Amino acid sequence: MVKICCIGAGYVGGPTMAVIALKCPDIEVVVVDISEPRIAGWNSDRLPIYEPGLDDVVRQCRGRNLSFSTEVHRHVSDADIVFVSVNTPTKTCGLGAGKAADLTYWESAARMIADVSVSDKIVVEKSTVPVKTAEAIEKILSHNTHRRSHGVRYQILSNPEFLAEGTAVADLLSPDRVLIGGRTDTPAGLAAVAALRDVYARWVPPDRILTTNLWSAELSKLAANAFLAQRISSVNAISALCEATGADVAEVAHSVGKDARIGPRFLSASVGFGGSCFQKDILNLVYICECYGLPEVASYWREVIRINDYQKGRFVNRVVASMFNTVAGKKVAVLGFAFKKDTGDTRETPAIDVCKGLLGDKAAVSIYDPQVAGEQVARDLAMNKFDWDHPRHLQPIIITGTDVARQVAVAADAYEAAAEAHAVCILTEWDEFRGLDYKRMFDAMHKPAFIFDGRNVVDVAKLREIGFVVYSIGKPLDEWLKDMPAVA
Ligand SMILES: NC(=O)c1ccc[n+]([C@@H]2O[C@H](COP(=O)([O-])OP(=O)(O)OC[C@H]3O[C@@H](n4cnc5c(N)ncnc54)[C@H](O)[C@@H]3O)[C@@H](O)[C@H]2O)c1
Ligand SMILES: O=c1ccn([C@@H]2O[C@H](COP(=O)(O)OP(=O)(O)O[C@H]3O[C@H](CO)[C@@H](O)[C@H](O)[C@H]3O)[C@@H](O)[C@H]2O)c(=O)[nH]1
Repeated sequence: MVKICCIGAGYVGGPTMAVIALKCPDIEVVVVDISEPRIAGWNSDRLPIYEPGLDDVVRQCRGRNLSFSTEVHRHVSDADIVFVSVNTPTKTCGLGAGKAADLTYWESAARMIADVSVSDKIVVEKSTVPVKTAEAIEKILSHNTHRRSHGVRYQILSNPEFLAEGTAVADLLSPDRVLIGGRTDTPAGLAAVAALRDVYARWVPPDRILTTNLWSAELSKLAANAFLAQRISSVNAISALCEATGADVAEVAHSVGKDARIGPRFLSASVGFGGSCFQKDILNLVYICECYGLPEVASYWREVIRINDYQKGRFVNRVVASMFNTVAGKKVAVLGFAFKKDTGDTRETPAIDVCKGLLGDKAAVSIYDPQVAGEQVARDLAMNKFDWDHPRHLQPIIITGTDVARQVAVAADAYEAAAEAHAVCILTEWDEFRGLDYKRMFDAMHKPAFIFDGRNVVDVAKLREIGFVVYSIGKPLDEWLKDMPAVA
């Protein structure tokens, strides 16, 4: 029986391995992690991450051919194929700070594999890593001097993950493509690629399994995320121009996307993209370009992040400027804190920057999100940039009782958040926000009552009829807002 071990039981390791176990009942899959609470969560009825359909997949396989464990060494030693899906944060100090990937966790996993292995292994890069990481990993593994591991041979493969959160299970069951990079110029490399391809071939059609050299696979992951994020920054840049001209960004995006060469997806204007990947991966790409002496290419991609920051700042400025240039002491309801719908994940969510902007202007913020707990909101608002991307037990402890903690409340539902508020900001496109009783909210709010829709989920005309002053990203401006000072 082939044995697979995955190091890292996170948003990628957990769902990916659960689907492999589901589709390959003859393969034993163990997911290991240094975090005891995370593993306990995977072994409980309340999984540590929220993903539609995931409970069901885990329930079918756990105890059959899928298990979760903190016995990292034993399971790595036993495995034929070792996936590495650990954190790859952005460096916060030293060389490349603020851009380069911090490979501390990757390196320690690689050293551990070298220390405990007594049989040949295929080591699979699942984490998103800089181009040429496989070369560094090969060096670590082949320079291992542990006597016990003498003669063990390794093949490194790059098998980046393209799942999106909120649709992880569906994406894994029916991926656009599976990418496997390896040493395709050597028989051992080709055999390793074939072994991994055989795993995916149980459910992925052959024409969707792509094999490339290692560096193409590593770079394709960064490039794919950069392209996706670039589309959002492009439509967000146009949204600012729409507001200035009276065009409607939804109509523009629809017309643009009808061109088959452009396509309709990933053209929804928003308060900005978030999530654990886009910003981090683009910064990583920027750093690699700089290292290879390509400053023009680096600045081209950096602009995608600049527009994203501009979009978040522009939103906060709209809120404050519309409300007589001050939100001090005013209750502002924030609906949605996750970085997108159908996930409880808040990593790099635009809501953090928007809330920090409002808090900076001394608003009293009341947050409601169907999947994000108050404790997570407090952690996020207290954490420094990039600190979120470390294993939870290594993240800085929050200090409670600060000014920020006093200015923020977490509500049980949208109506509680909006009661006595001056404004409502919609920051995540949860389906339930489309069907809220906005008249009920309006009646319980101070007047003039404002709605700032950062996800274009509300029916602007209907809300204006109720009496709201409405701002919706990239939509023709409310009469009220037209007189407000320009926002940048
Ligand atoms: N989240 C996504 O949607 C997504 C998609 C594609 C790729 N990625 C990439 O996949 C990687 C993992 O992302 P994630 O979102 O799953 O992160 P995560 O933080 O949810 O999970 C990483 C896990 O690795 C564990 N870990 C760290 N070092 C370890 C070690 N030495 N031994 C054992 N366990 C260790 C941590 O405790 C944590 O549970 C990152 O490189 C990320 O960029 C993420
Ligand atoms: O038209 C759009 C589409 C998305 N977003 C926002 O962009 C962010 C990212 O969304 P999405 O890409 O759907 O989710 P992620 O889970 O971050 O997935 C991205 O990042 C993953 C990690 O690398 C990749 O595996 C996926 O392929 C890639 O889509 C979210 O804040 C979305 O709200 C928009 O603002 N407008």
